[in-house]
Amino acid sequence: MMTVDPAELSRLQASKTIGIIGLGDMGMLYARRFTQAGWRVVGCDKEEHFERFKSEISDFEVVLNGHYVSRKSDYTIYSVEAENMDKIVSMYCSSTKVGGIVGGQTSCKNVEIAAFEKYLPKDVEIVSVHSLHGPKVNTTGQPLVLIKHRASDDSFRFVEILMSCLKSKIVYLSAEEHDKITADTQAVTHAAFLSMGVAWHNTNQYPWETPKWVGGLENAKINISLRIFSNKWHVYAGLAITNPSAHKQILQYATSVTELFTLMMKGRKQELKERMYRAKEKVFGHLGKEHEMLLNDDILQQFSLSKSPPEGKQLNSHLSILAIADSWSVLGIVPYDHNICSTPLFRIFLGITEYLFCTPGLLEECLEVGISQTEFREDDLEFTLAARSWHSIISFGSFDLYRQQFERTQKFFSPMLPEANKLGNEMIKTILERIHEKET
Ligand SMILES: NC(=O)C1=CN([C@@H]2O[C@H](COP(=O)(O)OP(=O)(O)OC[C@H]3O[C@@H](n4cnc5c(N)ncnc54)[C@H](OP(=O)(O)O)[C@@H]3O)[C@@H](O)[C@H]2O)C=CC1
Ligand SMILES: O=C(O)C(=O)Cc1ccc(O)cc1
Repeated sequence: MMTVDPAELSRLQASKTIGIIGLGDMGMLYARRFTQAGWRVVGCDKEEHFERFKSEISDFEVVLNGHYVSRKSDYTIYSVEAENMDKIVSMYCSSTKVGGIVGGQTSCKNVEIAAFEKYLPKDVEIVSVHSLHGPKVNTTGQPLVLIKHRASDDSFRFVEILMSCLKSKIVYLSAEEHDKITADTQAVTHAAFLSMGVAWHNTNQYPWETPKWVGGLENAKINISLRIFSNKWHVYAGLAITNPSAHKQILQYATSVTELFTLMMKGRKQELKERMYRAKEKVFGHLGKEHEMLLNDDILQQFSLSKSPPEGKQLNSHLSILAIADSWSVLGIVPYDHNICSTPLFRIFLGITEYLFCTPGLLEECLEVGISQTEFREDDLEFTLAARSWHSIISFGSFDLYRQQFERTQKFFSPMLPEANKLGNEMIKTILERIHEKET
C-alpha cells in the first residue's frame, strides 16, 4: 500500500473536485467511497434520470449532465458502457476544465483511450483506471490498474492519492499491457462460463437440480456462471468485443473445446492424453512440490445451490477445464504471471483448473471418462456449440446479438439468480480470504 502524507491529502481535498459521469454500479461505488473519504464529488447519470438521482442522493452533488460535471472537476472519470464511450466522450469532453485530468473505468482501454485522444483538448491530461472486481466485492486488496497515459508526475500523484482510499492493490500498466492481460484473464474466463450457461439452457437443465452436476468443481462452475448471468450484459460484451486481443483468446478457447471434443468422440485416447500432458507441463510444470493448491473439491463442496446435494460425485470429462489449460498451452500463456492483475473469477477458474491437473489421478480419470463414457456427450456437444457461438458473436462485433444470447439465458436462470448471487458472494469471500492467508 502506498503511504500518503496527511498534509498533502488535506491540501488536495481542499482544492480538488472529483467528477463521475455515469452513476451506475461502478460510478456509484467510486462516488460514495470518495465522498466518505472526504473528497468533494460531483456526478451525473443520463439527463432523463436527473430528478430521480437528485432526490435520492444527498451525500454528493448531482448535476444534470456531463457538461456540468466536466466544467467543475479536476479529475473526471467516465464510468459508462464501453459501447457508448466514444459517443459520450465526444459529447462532454469539450467542457473539461482547462488543465483538468480525465480517465475512464471501462474494462478495455483501446476504445477509451482512442476516444480521449480524438476528442479531448490537448491541455487535458489522461489517467485511466480499472478496478478488477465487481461492484459488490470489497475493494481492499483487489487489483486496481492505473494508466498514466498523458499526465505530469504531479497529476498522476493526485490520482494515486485519491485512489488510495479504496485500499486496493495498485498495478501500473500501459493501456496496451492492460488490454493484453485482461484478454488473457477476464475475457476468456467469461467465455467459458457463458458457454456453460448457454449449454445448460439449451439442454433445458437447471444443473443444481440434476444429479449429474455434483461436487465442489461443479458448484464452482454453476455459481460463477450464474453470477455472470446475474450481471449486466454490456459489461461482458464491452470487454470482449472492444478488445482485439480478446478475440484471439476466445477463438483459441472455442478451437480447443472443438478439437478436444473431437478427439473424445473419435476415441483417440493417446493423442488426447499427449496433448493434455503437454498442457500440464507447460502451464503447471513450474510449480514446485511444496506448492499449496488454492482450491479443492472439499472447500467448494459447501457452496451447493441444491437444497439436498446428493452424496458422492459424478465423473465428468470436464471439457471446459481441459480446454482452458489447452488454450493457455497453445498460446504460451502462463496464467500465474497474471496473478497480480487478476479478477476473483479468473483466480477461481485457475484454481479449479490447477486442482484438476495437479491432483494425482484426477486428470487421468477425466480423460478416461471423456473417451469411454457417453454420459456427458450431449452436454459436451452443447458446450462446444455454445463456445463457438460466443466466439462468432464477439468476432462479428455484434453487441445486439450478444445481448440477445445473454438475455435469453439470463431469463432462463432468472428465478435462481438472487440465491445464486448470495451463494456466489459467500464462495468468493471464502476464496478471497484463502488467497489473502496464502499471500500473507
Ligand atoms: N460491473 C462491473 O463488474 C465492472 C464494470 N466495469 C466497467 O465500468 C463501466 C460501468 O459499468 P457499470 O457501472 O457496471 O455499468 P452500469 O450500467 O451500472 O453503469 C453505467 C451508467 O452510465 C449511465 N450512462 C449512460 N450514458 C450516459 C451519459 N451520456 N451520461 C451519464 N451517464 C450515462 C448508464 O445509464 P443507463 O443505465 O440508463 O444506460 C448507467 O447508469 C463499464 O464500462 C464496465 O465495463 C469495470 C469494472 C467492473
Ligand atoms: O471478476 C470478473 O471477471 C467479473 O465478472 C467482474 C468484473 C467485470 C468487469 C470488469 O471490468 C472487472 C470485473
